[in-house]
Amino acid sequence: MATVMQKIKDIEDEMAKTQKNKATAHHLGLLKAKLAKLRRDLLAPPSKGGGGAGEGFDVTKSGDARVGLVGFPSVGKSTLLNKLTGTFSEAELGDNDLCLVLGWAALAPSYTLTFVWVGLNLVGLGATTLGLGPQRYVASYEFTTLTCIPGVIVYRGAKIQLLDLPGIIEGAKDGKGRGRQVISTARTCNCILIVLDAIKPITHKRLIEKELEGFGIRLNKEPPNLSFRKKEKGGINFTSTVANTHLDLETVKAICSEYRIHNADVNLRCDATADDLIDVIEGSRIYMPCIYAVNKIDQITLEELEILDKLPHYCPVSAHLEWNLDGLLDKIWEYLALTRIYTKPKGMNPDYEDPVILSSKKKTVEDFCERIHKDMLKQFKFALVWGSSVKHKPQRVGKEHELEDEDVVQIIKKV
Ligand SMILES: Nc1nc2c(ncn2[C@@H]2O[C@H](COP(=O)(O)OP(=O)(O)OP(=O)(O)O)[C@@H](O)[C@H]2O)c(=O)[nH]1
Ligand SMILES: [K+]
Ligand SMILES: [Mg+2]
Repeated sequence: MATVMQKIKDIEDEMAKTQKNKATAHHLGLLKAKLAKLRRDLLAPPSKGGGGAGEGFDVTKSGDARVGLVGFPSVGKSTLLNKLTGTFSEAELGDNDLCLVLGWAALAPSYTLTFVWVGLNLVGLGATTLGLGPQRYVASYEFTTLTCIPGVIVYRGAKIQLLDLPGIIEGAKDGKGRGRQVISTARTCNCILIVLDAIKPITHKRLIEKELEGFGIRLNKEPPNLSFRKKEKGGINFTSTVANTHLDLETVKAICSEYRIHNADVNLRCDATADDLIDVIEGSRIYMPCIYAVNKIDQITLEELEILDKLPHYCPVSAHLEWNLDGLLDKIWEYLALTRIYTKPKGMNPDYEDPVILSSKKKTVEDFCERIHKDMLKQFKFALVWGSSVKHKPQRVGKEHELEDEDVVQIIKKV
């Protein structure tokens, strides 16, 4: 019987062979739906056995937000993380890495091979020092980071956890190697930093995006504005309130039939694609901001740098020479879109030192109260707010009120 990976490959091959036009649209839609289902199978934990696969690294979530560094081996993720956090740890192959290698071998016996391989490189490194095998030295940079390494930075009063994820391997979404684990952890982040090497071809970018997309992560994208409602009878009813250039009734029907859905109302409020519809039917998609940190810009020309600098979501840096690290941090801050709320105890000045950090999606007065104390809501009467979310200074608001960055809040309790 063909494995899931083989089935995925077969469908991808068929899609590549199929000409894109109106006549094939519904067939391509069907193939895309089949692909989405197979990928879901891959992500699901195995029915028996340890249950480790499909789960992320067990790193305690701490701080107000989590940023994951993803990228091919040796692009400089560890160097970047270390420079950002300012905590020194050996980014190149050294004693620390040996500990990691041992740790990994102990945790996952199936990776003993990796251990032996890296071990060989260690020997090779010795040989290099003796001038015996220069190519080994280059290889020793690969897969240096073998487990997920966290670091924390404090920026504008918010604690931001940075995760150095091990080098992503092409084909991770098809269940290959540690890449799966990398991507499962990536799903728990609030922002992804795709680290690219300025001298490597830009195809790396496409490959990583494909990996992340295959695991249901959508980068710099809003959830598609369309409604999908299953019903008891009446067939598939397809309407659109905007001009739609991608989907037609036949394609919508083909996709639905793949999910054994024969009765549903589908209404588009955006020019949605077949992929958008599949995302909504599948659910469990994660929409995440993403920054492309192009590292090693010390290796390229000024002309090349100017081109990179203009691309959307790009942030050129040199981790090694510490160029534009503050620019990157600013961009991370912008993309996390955190909301800082200063508390004001009655009759006292606001505490500007220690803001309560809310996310951009959960920032009502109620969310704020829940963060202060679990019983706060029970005692809540109203809140006084100063800042950009209100017209008056202060303004009396209820618990549904949405706060904005740098608002000052005083909670008035029931007596
Ligand atoms: N020229 C240059 N080299 C850099 C820069 N940043 C990192 N490097 C070098 O690139 C190599 C790999 O860096 P790492 O930080 O280990 O790369 P990584 O992405 O963590 O690699 P893996 O852990 O294998 O995934 C090291 O030799 C670094 O010194 C940079 O900004 N410029
Ligand atoms: K490395
Ligand atoms: Mg590393």
